[in-house]
Amino acid sequence: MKIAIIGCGNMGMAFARAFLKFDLVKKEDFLLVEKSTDRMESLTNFQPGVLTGIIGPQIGEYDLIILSVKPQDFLSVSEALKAVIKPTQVVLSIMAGITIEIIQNALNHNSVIRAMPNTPAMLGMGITAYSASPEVDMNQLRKIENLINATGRSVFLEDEDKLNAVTALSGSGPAYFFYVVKAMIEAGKQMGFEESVAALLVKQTMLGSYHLINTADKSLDELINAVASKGGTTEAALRRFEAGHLDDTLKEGILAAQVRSTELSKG
Ligand SMILES: NC(=O)C1=CN([C@@H]2O[C@H](COP(=O)(O)OP(=O)(O)OC[C@H]3O[C@@H](n4cnc5c(N)ncnc54)[C@H](OP(=O)(O)O)[C@@H]3O)[C@@H](O)[C@H]2O)C=CC1
Ligand SMILES: O=C(O)[C@@H]1CCC=N1
Repeated sequence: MKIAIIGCGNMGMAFARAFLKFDLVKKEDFLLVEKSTDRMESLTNFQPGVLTGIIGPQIGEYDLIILSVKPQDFLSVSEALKAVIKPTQVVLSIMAGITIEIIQNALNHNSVIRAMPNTPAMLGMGITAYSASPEVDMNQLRKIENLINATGRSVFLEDEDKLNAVTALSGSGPAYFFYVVKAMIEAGKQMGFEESVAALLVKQTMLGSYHLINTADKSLDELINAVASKGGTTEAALRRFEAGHLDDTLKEGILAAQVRSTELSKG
């Protein structure tokens, strides 16, 4: 399969590298379109078939076009792409908020898949939810699913509207996790540890706890209770979290992300 990627930043290149790792695409079968001159320099190491700063007619030779620019850059991309895209090509967008309908109208093109991955895709440990326009046939959909699965796991959603919630939950999710980890490391430093020691204590705690969620035959409440001895230290911390409504704040943040994802579709 020949793939053109428009916007070769964090996510565009996470996808490209995952496809290469699983031999799904050859280096020479990539066309990379990137606006940033700094990024262009680093992309030469990737040795794609074509590396360019401009969306031109050669893009018509590629089976799949991945749109991985920021949502705010879609309008200018669509103006150039509309002039060169061919009806047989499939568009895969990972842009937050931009709906299939908006993409179809802007490009005057039917076959569009909208996906929402997350940054662990860089390690092949991402989760991507995706929806497709009815014009994408089963054969095309299966091929794209194979590509997406090179970046981790995937979920097909019949209801495209749910992608805004996915964006808020798992798309942005890694940042919430890093935020909590950072706060815990800061607390460790405040209690007198060097950053490296605090980071080791916290990161190994997160890793072990993640595996407990997946392997222990216990609910999250049971896992919490197994740590929180009556009258002990954990209880003291949890009481403080509850007084500050930390769980509500987290939920409200995630809902704000969903609202923002919906807003992005309105430009
Ligand atoms: N980061 C994440 O965790 C996730 C991001 N997404 C979505 O993926 C998309 C990309 O995000 P991310 O990879 O983080 O962003 P990046 O900023 O890392 O990458 C986007 C790249 O596209 C370039 N670009 C802008 N306009 C053009 C153009 N006209 N032609 C070619 N290249 C262009 C940008 O250049 P310049 O910097 O000069 O503008 C930049 O290098 C976004 O739409 C985002 O919503 C989805 C899931 C997770
Ligand atoms: O913050 C954003 O808008 C993008 C979408 C999901 C993660 N990053």
